[in-house]
Amino acid sequence: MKIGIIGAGAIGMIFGAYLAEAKHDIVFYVRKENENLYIEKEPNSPELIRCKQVSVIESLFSMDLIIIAVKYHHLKNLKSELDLLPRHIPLLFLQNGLLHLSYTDQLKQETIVIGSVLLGATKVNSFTVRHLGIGKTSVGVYRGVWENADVFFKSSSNNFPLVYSNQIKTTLVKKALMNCLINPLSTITKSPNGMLIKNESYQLIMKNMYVEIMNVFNEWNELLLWEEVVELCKNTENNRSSMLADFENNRIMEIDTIVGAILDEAKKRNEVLPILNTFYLLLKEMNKVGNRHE
Ligand SMILES: NC(=O)C1=CN([C@@H]2O[C@H](COP(=O)(O)OP(=O)(O)OC[C@H]3O[C@@H](n4cnc5c(N)ncnc54)[C@H](OP(=O)(O)O)[C@@H]3O)[C@@H](O)[C@H]2O)C=CC1
Ligand SMILES: CC(C)(CO)C(=O)C(=O)O
Repeated sequence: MKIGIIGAGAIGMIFGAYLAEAKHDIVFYVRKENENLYIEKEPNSPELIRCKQVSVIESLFSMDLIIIAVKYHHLKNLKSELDLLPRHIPLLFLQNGLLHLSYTDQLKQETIVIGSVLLGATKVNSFTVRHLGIGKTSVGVYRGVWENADVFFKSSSNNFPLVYSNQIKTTLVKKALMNCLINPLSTITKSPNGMLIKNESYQLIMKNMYVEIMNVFNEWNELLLWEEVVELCKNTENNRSSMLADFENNRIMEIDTIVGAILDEAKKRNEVLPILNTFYLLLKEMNKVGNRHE
């Protein structure tokens, strides 16, 4: 398949690297081209990613699939470019959080596919991504018909597992709940994900938050087990969450689409989630510090 990837950030580059290994033709749409792009599956052993880079959106008009791997808050500026893309090209969105679902409702493309990513990845410099934790990506159709789905899923491998989800909205809410437990705490304590279960106090805070959330969203008691949260921290133990990476790189954090969206769901049930709300307020203040950029 010819696969375009908008955004050569941590997740875009991981997808590009493994999809290129699976023999797809990869074209990154970037704001600034680099000479080459690399993936480190092991620290300090960069491997070249076989791909092209372009910065004219028309170069993606002949793609079979376009993956949108930017942050949620980048999407508003990307709207005019997405509007130029042919209607028949399926778009695959990989954002954490929930608000991008309603964003896709404004797009003209016939097929919208959503992915929920459980791997860990961090950019070590502008042209190298480090894969820091293997985890599956669940992908499902949000609207339309995805003709090439079987070819895409054949790219799955042990290091880059891809699974089909026929309930992608539920999968996305589950991931947003996990991100509410991991990302704010990792950001405020400036810890890699593994520390959240190694440090007893952090683990207790995360467990209290889990109980608080489950008391409000009772139907999730069986859908999101505490053990799954612990497992995600273990699988991505050396990764710094995407929120912490944003904070440390002086970028705007994805607070509203992850934490805000879950607090809003609780509000609809006349509930407050005091611990999560406290993290939300702290993060909002942290987002104002310094000269943060998108
Ligand atoms: N990192 C992780 O471990 C995980 C991240 N996620 C989610 O994946 C999504 C992407 O996160 P992540 O990869 O970490 O983020 P990054 O900040 O590493 O990457 C975002 C990329 O988008 C690019 N971008 C923004 N706007 C445009 C544009 N208009 N045109 C072209 N490129 C653009 C940025 O380019 P530039 O370099 O020019 O700024 C940047 O390279 C987020 O929603 C995140 O929550 C999910 C699971 C794990
Ligand atoms: C999977 C996990 C928790 C990896 O750190 C993530 O989604 C993120 O960092 O945003």
